[in-house]
Amino acid sequence: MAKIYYTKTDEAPALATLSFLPIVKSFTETAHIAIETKDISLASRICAMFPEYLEKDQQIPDDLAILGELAKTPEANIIKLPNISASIPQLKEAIEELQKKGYNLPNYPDEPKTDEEKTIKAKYDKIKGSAVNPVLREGNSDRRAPKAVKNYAKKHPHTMGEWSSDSKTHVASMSHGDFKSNEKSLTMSNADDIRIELVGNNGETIILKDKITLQKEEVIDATVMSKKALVDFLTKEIADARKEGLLLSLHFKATMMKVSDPIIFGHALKVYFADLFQTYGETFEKLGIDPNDGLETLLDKIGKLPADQHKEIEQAIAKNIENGPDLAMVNSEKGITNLHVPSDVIIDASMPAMIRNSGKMWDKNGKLKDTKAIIPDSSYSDIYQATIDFCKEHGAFDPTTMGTVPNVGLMAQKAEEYGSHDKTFEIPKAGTARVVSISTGKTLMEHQVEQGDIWRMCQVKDAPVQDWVKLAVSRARATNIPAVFWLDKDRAHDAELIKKVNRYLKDHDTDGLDIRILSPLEATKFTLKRIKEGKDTISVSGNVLRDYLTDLFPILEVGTSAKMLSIVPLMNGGGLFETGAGGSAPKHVEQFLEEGHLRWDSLGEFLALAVSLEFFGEKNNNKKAQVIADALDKATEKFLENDKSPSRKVNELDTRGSHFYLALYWAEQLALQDQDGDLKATFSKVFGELSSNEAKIAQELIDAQGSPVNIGGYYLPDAEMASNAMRPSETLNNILSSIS
Ligand SMILES: NC(=O)C1=CN([C@@H]2O[C@H](COP(=O)(O)OP(=O)(O)OC[C@H]3O[C@@H](n4cnc5c(N)ncnc54)[C@H](OP(=O)(O)O)[C@@H]3O)[C@@H](O)[C@H]2O)C=CC1
Ligand SMILES: O=C(O)CCC(=O)C(=O)O
Ligand SMILES: [Mg+2]
Repeated sequence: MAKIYYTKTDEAPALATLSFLPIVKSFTETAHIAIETKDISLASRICAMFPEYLEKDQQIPDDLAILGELAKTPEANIIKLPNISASIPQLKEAIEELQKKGYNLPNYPDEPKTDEEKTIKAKYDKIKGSAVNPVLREGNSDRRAPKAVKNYAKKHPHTMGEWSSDSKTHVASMSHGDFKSNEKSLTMSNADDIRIELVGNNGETIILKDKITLQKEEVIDATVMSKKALVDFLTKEIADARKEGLLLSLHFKATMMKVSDPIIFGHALKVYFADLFQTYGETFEKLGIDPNDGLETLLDKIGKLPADQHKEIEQAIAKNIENGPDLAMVNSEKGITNLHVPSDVIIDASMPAMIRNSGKMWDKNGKLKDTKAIIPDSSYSDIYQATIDFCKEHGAFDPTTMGTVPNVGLMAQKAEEYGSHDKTFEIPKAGTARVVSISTGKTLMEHQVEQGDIWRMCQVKDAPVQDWVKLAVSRARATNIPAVFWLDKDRAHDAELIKKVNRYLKDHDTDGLDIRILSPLEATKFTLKRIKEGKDTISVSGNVLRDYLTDLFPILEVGTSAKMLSIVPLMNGGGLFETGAGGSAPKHVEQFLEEGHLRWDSLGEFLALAVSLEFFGEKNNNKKAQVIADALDKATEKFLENDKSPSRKVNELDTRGSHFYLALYWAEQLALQDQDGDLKATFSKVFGELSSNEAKIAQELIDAQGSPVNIGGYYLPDAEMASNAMRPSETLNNILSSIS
């Protein structure tokens, strides 16, 4: 039977689902739409990987693998909520919580010695970082702010920090030796198998990857970041931040770039704490401290030392921080710096948040301060510098007048950098890293490398590129707004893509459309100028810029990327509907546990559900599904008009209250419509009950706030406790369960 698959994930979105999904189910059952939940939370992904360590009743199926297969079929209809992309510290926390709950899972072996440990580590490494999205994203991405959302922002603009022309905030990137400057690229003229090897200067060859099967017309590229150039760059910039009195902030994507970026982060930590590592390097090594895991893990591990030594090192750390430039803070109250956890500052969200905040970040005293934003690789960093320059010249953007920038992103089949982690290596010794054709023995690309350099290869297949060009043209046609391919002819990889774009554009009717190819820097300038004039521009970008731009523009335009419509038309005909373009907002869980108020905005979920229902209706010829989808769209518009999004403050409407209002308006629209008599009859009654109890339900949902909440866990909350916490209105629950 056809179904809609709804994902259960982590943190704030998972909590929100506990309140929203019961509403969805009771509404959609009336139209014979089956909704099945698939659990892809971090805790469940861990358990699914280690059945042999678990009791029978703890073993669970690998729902992610099941969904991954489903995504390749025309029947797929998946609603995907944001999930945790776990850093090593998060992964370890989750394992520990599960172990405490009686799951006999193995520890994460930092330095595996036995074969068993190596297998365990390999399994955990598959769960680490961004491990869900690449499996499900069998299509390219179409993200945009719906008209109703844009209109809402115009009517109720979010706050925007003012910009001053003498702001000292800037982006610092490497000028040589980085991934951008060393990139080589080519398009395969035939299908072939290749291997990646390192020929040491001593003549010994190490096979880094024994075989990768490439398709005809696949674009591959290889590049390297020099450790020496990176360390020199970090040393210089950290000193400069101190000299200029700027905050030091680092912006990476340690989640999606799960091999390279933690290493880069580790170098930043070592350079910032150079004196500390100089003095205590050996002690740290003995304690098994990996700088790539961040300062928090380091602080934890030195706790194992005898008290006097522990104190001495803590003092040395404090002194080092005192002497260094001030660090940008993730949480000033709790003393959590930018260097604590590699996954705490994620560039797609952190740079736009900074730009929205007058180009400032928080210092240790909770004060906003100009910052040096370190983005080591220069491939994409100039888009942020250009945006900063624009704000310095023109002031902050105005949400009440600014245009919009939808994105069409190349993403399918692990495209480009975000699919590179199985081909990324920290080079063990000096030599030549090369990509070799197995059939001919010919070297396709090679780099001279030093020990510690980070070398990587990326791939993008031809079919996804063709699909991406098609999607771009169809969005340009549907909206009649200019579409810009953000590609740089002077970058090796982009030059290959430009050839393809020019070729595949000819397959479509582009008559009358404004389609251009501009370098990311030129595209930023072009787009920002238009945005300021209230004009819209489609960005058509590769995978990394898809990620960056779909936080940057939404955060400036509508305050958060949670309000985005985010569709992935799957290449084999199915649909993946992502709920917004942001993450799992751990800060929101913290607030919920402390004061019983959840401020997670589910708007992205409402939008995704409506398109999923519409898709379901079309695929299964289910007219009721279409009626329910139309009603949901209208309800969402009214929801926005009446401003029923969660407030940030306790004892005001929160996520749960916002869900109630959505249900109220949804029922109202179903009662008002005339296409389906059964639905009209059912929901006239439901609407009557919900509206006559509005004040009572709203009060019950406020009464549930104001004190700490216990949900029995973080990564694996107790199902009943969490559900009770998220469904505190008995009146609402009774009305929902009476719908049939
Ligand atoms: N698709 C996916 O699965 C994605 C997953 N992630 C993962 O999410 C985690 C957190 O990432 P992070 O970079 O902090 O990004 P988030 O998007 O989770 O959070 C950044 C900030 O954006 C605001 N925000 C985001 N979503 C909402 C929402 N629905 N309602 C209201 N405000 C919202 C919040 O700001 P405020 O403080 O103002 O409330 C939040 O603190 C990581 O594990 C990351 O890997 C990240 C991106 C996408
Ligand atoms: O998969 C992830 O870790 C994050 C995804 C993301 O940020 C995005 O797709 O915009
Ligand atoms: Mg993103």
